[in-house]
Amino acid sequence: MPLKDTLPKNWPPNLPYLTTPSYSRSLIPTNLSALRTKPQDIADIPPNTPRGPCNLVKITPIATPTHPANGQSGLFATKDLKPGTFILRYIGEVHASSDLDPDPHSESNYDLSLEREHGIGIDADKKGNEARFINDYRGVAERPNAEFKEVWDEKRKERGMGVWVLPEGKSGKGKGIRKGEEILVSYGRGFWGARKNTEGARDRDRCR
Ligand SMILES: C[S@@+](CC[C@H](N)C(=O)[O-])C[C@H]1O[C@@H](n2cnc3c(N)ncnc32)[C@H](O)[C@@H]1O
Repeated sequence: MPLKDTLPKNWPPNLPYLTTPSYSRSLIPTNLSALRTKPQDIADIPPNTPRGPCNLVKITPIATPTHPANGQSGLFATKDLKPGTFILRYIGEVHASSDLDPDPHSESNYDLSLEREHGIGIDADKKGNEARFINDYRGVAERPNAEFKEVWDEKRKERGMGVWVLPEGKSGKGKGIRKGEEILVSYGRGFWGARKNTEGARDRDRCR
């Protein structure tokens, strides 16, 4: 784990900060080979991208009562960012789908799908980097200003997930991100649908 002064500001004290992904033991050789094979048409991480804290963003506690994640944190831009800019990688534990019951990642609010065919995901619940603090745009802004899009790490020869400023022309809306603005993606309806179902089931259980 990096020394304290190489951690991003506001990083939670007891959460391991990762500069490269950690690989779960659940990954079998076919998963590893899928992770180490570059798919066509995915962008490389820009070669000058530093490992460790990203100077384009800052983790910021949210203390705005009208913000739906009030009391939690969000990720904010420290500079103006042009449409299509690579911001940082989403780093966490890379894992395969699990036969365990319960699935150790099914309840995580930080688990992102990386590769569907083998069920590979990246879970930043228990360790990760600044990207784990990116909130969903719903209830915060009219639309997202960033997106998760796969990237290839040429140095490590591995697939990963990147956070990119929405490009110009994507839904005609990519205008870039201004300094001080919150970085917001769309988690997708599936994320919120799954939580609605879980909460609904919990409410039903409570009523029994
Ligand atoms: C990946 S985390 C985002 C970072 C989180 N705010 C934190 O401080 O750790 C996802 C969680 O953030 C919260 N969240 C993110 N976007 C939200 C939104 N638009 N409305 C309500 N809650 C949101 C929810 O609790 C969600 O489960």
